[in-house]
Amino acid sequence: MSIEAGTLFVVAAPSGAGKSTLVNALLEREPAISLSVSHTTRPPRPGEQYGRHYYFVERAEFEREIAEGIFLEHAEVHGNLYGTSRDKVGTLLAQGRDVLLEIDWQGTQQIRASKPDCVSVFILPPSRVELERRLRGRGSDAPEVIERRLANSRGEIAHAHEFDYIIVNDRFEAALDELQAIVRAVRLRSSLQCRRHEALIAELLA
Ligand SMILES: Nc1ncnc2c1ncn2[C@@H]1O[C@H](COP(=O)(O)OP(=O)(O)OP(=O)(O)O)[C@@H](O)[C@H]1O
Ligand SMILES: Nc1nc2c(ncn2[C@@H]2O[C@H](COP(=O)(O)O)[C@@H](O)[C@H]2O)c(=O)[nH]1
Repeated sequence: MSIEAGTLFVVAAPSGAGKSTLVNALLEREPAISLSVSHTTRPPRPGEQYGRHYYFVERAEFEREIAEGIFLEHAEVHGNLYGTSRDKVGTLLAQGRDVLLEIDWQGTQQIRASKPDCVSVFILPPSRVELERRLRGRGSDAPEVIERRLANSRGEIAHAHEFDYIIVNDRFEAALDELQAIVRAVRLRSSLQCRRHEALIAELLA
């Protein structure tokens, strides 16, 4: 590991809880964080761009990439395959950049196994009624896709306690403040910061 290694943040949530909206707002406040762009076999939604929202690939290509070992983690979620490129994340962390992954609980378990220093956050909706309202209100998915995601949400929420932090995304600005507070607190105890403090303490004690 590089001496200047950055922090790996992982954010997960049931579909529709507001994870992407929160993460995008966080990146505006904290532009030094790099968002990892995942690979997926899900078809693009209207307006989604290759390389910006996802690397959209066919299932056969994704399976070839799994066999080649290019993924740091990968999982099947709501009937589609999703994965995080090992090289891109590794290079950014080694350069001292903080990296954020927006992935599901299965991927988070894999990341935790290989990178135990990662900081994981689970976003909860304030209620099931509100989760459904957000999923339908987003207008991005077919009714049967929404039904499937709502049904899967129970199994996803059952893993919330495995995460370092849980945020309830009820009032958006309050949830965003909490997410930013986590990032800032983690940075204050980063290895780089600790070395600076050690140097100052040594100087003050000399
Ligand atoms: N606190 C909030 N209050 C009301 N609406 C919200 C709030 N947070 C997000 N939303 C809205 O809820 C919808 C779903 O949000 P978003 O797309 O960010 O969910 P997601 O968790 O990333 O879902 P997916 O996993 O499917 O990508 C969006 O229309 C978003 O504007
Ligand atoms: N394990 C992974 N899960 C991922 C990754 N990228 C996204 N996701 C999760 O999939 C669902 C659905 O996303 P959507 O864009 O189709 O709405 C959501 O929970 C994402 O967090 C990944 O690389 N690995």
